[in-house]
Amino acid sequence: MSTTSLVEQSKCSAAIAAVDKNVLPSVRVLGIGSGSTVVYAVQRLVELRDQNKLNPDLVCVATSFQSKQLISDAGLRGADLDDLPALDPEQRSFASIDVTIDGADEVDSELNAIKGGGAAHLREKLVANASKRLVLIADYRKDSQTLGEKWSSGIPVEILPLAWRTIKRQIESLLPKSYVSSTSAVTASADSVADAFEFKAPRAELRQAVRKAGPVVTDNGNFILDVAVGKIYDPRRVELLIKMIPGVIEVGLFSGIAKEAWFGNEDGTIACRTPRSEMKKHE
Ligand SMILES: O=C[C@H](O)[C@H](O)[C@H](O)COP(=O)(O)O
Repeated sequence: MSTTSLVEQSKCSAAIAAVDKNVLPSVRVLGIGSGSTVVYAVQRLVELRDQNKLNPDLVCVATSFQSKQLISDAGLRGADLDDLPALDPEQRSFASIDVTIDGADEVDSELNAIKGGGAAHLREKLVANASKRLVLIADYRKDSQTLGEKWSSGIPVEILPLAWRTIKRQIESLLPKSYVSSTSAVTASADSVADAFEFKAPRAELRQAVRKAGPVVTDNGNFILDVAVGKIYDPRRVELLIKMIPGVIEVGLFSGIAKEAWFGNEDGTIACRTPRSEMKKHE
């Protein structure tokens, strides 16, 4: 089998397994992620719907323009996040979505993830945050111990276009000493900032569009900086450090959110991981 079809096969088997395990008839509100792996998840939903195995009242919440198109092309019913009531208001929970199935660019051993390779991470994070369960699906190339080991394009960061050069400079000045002395609001010590990621100096590149002159413009009208920091030893701290910079809208680091990740392995098996479990193999 060629590498491309092996990768596609592994995306497909991870997506099918995750949908079968998580989208039970009790699920009434489902978040649909973005990217190429999610396409297989939606195909599986269509098969289950045609076999009457889905909740007849199921509604799907999109995370991007692409995801909205997938939902409507599949004939599934769409809903806007902000129109949904909380599922358990008596529990003081604000979650309005039962489960969200989404792809990832890289997932570490604790299920922290890099997302936004397709520039969709802002809405993906809104939907994931409003979900009782976030389930990630990915091929074997995305499975790593430490973020940054495999995904070398950097952390996608959605930013306000009018200040992109200033934000780029500030991200690139996340050198331990200069950061601490110039940003009084951040109390992290020089050592703790240095320990959060590998590089001494991050590099931020404005993402350029393909087949359109100029930068990528997101579904929300913003730009993307891809921030290379090397290995990410403390995803939560890196997420907060970047998010605190004025003009940063959302960081493509999902730390401590996902409840389960499914990977299609190179040998055709499927593996499921939860934050505190060893990988389980499924034939
Ligand atoms: O912005 C895009 C999303 O975060 C995707 O879920 C992520 O890039 C993974 O995409 P794919 O399934 O195409 O590898």
